[in-house]
Amino acid sequence: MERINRKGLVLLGCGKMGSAMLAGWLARGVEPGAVWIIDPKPSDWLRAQGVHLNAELPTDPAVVVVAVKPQMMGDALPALQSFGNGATLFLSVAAGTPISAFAAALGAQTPIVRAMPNTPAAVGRGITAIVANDPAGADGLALAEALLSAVGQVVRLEDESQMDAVTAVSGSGPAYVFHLIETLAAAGEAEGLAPELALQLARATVAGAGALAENADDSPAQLRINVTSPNGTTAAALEVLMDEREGFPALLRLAVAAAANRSRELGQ
Ligand SMILES: NC(=O)C1=CN([C@@H]2O[C@H](COP(=O)(O)OP(=O)(O)OC[C@H]3O[C@@H](n4cnc5c(N)ncnc54)[C@H](O)[C@@H]3O)[C@@H](O)[C@H]2O)C=CC1
Ligand SMILES: O=C(O)[C@@H]1CCC=N1
Repeated sequence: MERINRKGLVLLGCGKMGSAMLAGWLARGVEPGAVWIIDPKPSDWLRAQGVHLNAELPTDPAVVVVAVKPQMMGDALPALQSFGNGATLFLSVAAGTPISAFAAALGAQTPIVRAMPNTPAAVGRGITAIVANDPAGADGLALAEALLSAVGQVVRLEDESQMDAVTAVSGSGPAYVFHLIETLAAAGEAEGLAPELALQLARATVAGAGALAENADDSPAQLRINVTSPNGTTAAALEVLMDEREGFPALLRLAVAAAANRSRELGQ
């Protein structure tokens, strides 16, 4: 973070993802005075952080982080063109937008890292996949990894083409899990539980199972088997859920494919 504090970090777009990352950086020792935010609608939280807000930018920042919606990229990038083709690293978390789109807008020699984080970053439990172009090199990847590891795990991809599948699994994945909590609670209500109790049970079950899956030596499959008594209640439920044509596997396969396809469309 020393290089950031010396040369500065510019963050374009400080909504859900931008705020989660900024909170992690500030907690890791990035000084508020080294951060410049560009966002037309800053939140109250952001205003209280002591960062430069929509102010004149430093001439040679260490990194420009791009966290606007892919659809806003065309409007937003021209303001950053002066940082292209130089030493400034561009780090984008935008879904779908390929490295080639940034290189076209900013110059072919611009160091660019494309990343896909997820919202558990807000509690330091995210996972981010990263991939870089040649001008970014090992140094750019290391800086991106240092920044993103402030909000969780980081994995490096071998090829940018993996990004659509990554987006569909871990980028969008938290939404599938939140929906699981919602629908598990609703099913509990349908079995006669009060709404608050059903939600408490569903939320704690998903959080607890997630923690167990993360920390146990057993595979998720073994952990599932550990819950399943012969001819018991879990076996009855899994017979429905694991149905090959209509169960979870087929449904998630379709959902993840839809997300990956949308990611590819965004990149057109
Ligand atoms: N929300 C998520 O789960 C994830 C989002 N992403 C990516 O992160 C990016 C941001 O998404 P969110 O934070 O969810 O969106 P958001 O809507 O919460 O934040 C976007 C921010 O950009 C600002 N903005 C709009 N136009 C701008 C402009 N011209 N210049 C500067 N700032 C501008 C908005 O005021 C807003 O604060 C997207 O590209 C998305 O694909 C990536 C992984 C996960
Ligand atoms: O829904 C989206 O497009 C973004 C990317 C991954 C999660 N949210």
